[in-house]
Amino acid sequence: MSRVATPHSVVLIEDDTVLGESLVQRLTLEGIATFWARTAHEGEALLRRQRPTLIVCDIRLPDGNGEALLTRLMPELGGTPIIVVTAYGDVAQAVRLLRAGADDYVEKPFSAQLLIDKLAAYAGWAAPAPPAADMAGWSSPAMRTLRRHLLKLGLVDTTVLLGGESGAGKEVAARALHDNGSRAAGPFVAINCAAIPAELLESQIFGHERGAFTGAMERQTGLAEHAAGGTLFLDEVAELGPAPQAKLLRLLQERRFTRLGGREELPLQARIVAATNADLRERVAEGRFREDLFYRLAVVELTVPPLRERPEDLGALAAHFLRHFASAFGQEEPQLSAPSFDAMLAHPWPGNVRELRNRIERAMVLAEGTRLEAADLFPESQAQEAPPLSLAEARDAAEREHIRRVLARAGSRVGEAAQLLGVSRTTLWERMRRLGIKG
Ligand SMILES: Nc1ncnc2c1ncn2[C@@H]1O[C@H](COP(=O)(O)OP(=O)(O)OP(=O)(O)O)[C@@H](O)[C@H]1O
Repeated sequence: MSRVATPHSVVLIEDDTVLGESLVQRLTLEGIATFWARTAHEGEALLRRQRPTLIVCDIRLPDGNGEALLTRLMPELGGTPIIVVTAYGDVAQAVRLLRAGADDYVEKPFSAQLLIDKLAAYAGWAAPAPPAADMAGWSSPAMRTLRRHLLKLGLVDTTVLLGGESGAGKEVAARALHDNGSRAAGPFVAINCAAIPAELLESQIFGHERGAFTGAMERQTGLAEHAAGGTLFLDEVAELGPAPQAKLLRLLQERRFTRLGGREELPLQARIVAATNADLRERVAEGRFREDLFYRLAVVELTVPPLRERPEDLGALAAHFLRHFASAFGQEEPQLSAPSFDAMLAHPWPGNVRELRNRIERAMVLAEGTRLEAADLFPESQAQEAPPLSLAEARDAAEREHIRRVLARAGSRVGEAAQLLGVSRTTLWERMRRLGIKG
């Protein structure tokens, strides 16, 4: 049986420039694609983008420790072999990492040949697994910050409330929190509080005993029990009626619950994450949502920003969905024409990432060629007749839209908006003048 040679790649996380450069040079000469990150932060970004054949990671890095980075990322790395680089004589640390899941270690100094030999040994392993989470495009500053917060929160059990418009990716964020946290090995159980009739909701969450109500023929465990050791995600939590709100409050306060019709008190062993696209404070003010429950849920409140506020993510998200549907439909991955990307930049995306996903899916089903045109993505806007925006016009449109939103968020205070945008006040005034935005 003939073996087909597969191209190999290495992610090297190493801050020593001399060592890094010589390894990259030698590995590249061997035909091994080598991606070099000089800090833990860069390394994490690389590993979130690709799965190499082998990961080589130094333990001491300028912005943190490779051990913490690897331990956190290991659940997502799908068994990709990891070699850790330790200082000469620091075998204790190497042993700790081997126990935690690393596959091998090398002590500094080591030769490139040693690494090449090890790579050859590991290359026979199973094909690297794709990234676990079905997510993409978290590269904008806002989403990078969100990711950082989620990673930190993954290590504790604090209740988290995720806000943001419909389709922005709140459930995706909740999954990222779960998948990257200490409960990743446990279940992620999601329930959409708006989709289940009120009379069934309580029994769905808390379970019921036999005979608890007409039709309850058997005891049934609820989702709070199913999520033990993992995360219970309550989506659209604003839609809960008064009775389930009271029960949920008790669950959060006492971390105990009883099945419907039951007496036995059961401990809550799941972490609670809730999401809403409604303004919960407004609901509290209107008397439609319990204030005490709101504060219990919103111990940490995070917002998933709408897609129109993060145009930087559009390219990666679109590429992700093109790849996804090409594979699902068994067809070649189409290209996006330049005008279609311009049109995407100019579109306000009221349905957020879900709308982008739907538009790409529909366009891929209906488009004629292997290239998606603006008219395929936005058939309703007769885009084919409009002259395409130039790149500069598209950038201006996106910038204008973004500045307007940030200004609105800052209550029209230019100084505050400038700070949020990371530019000086003068630069913002100048940009506003050029783009015709009134202060
Ligand atoms: N970063 C992402 N990568 C890939 N798919 C994404 C991403 N963000 C969102 N999606 C997809 O967009 C759709 C909407 O995402 P999600 O369900 O997380 O949004 P939501 O904010 O929870 O929406 P709703 O408020 O309507 O429940 C889903 O199909 C999801 O898979």
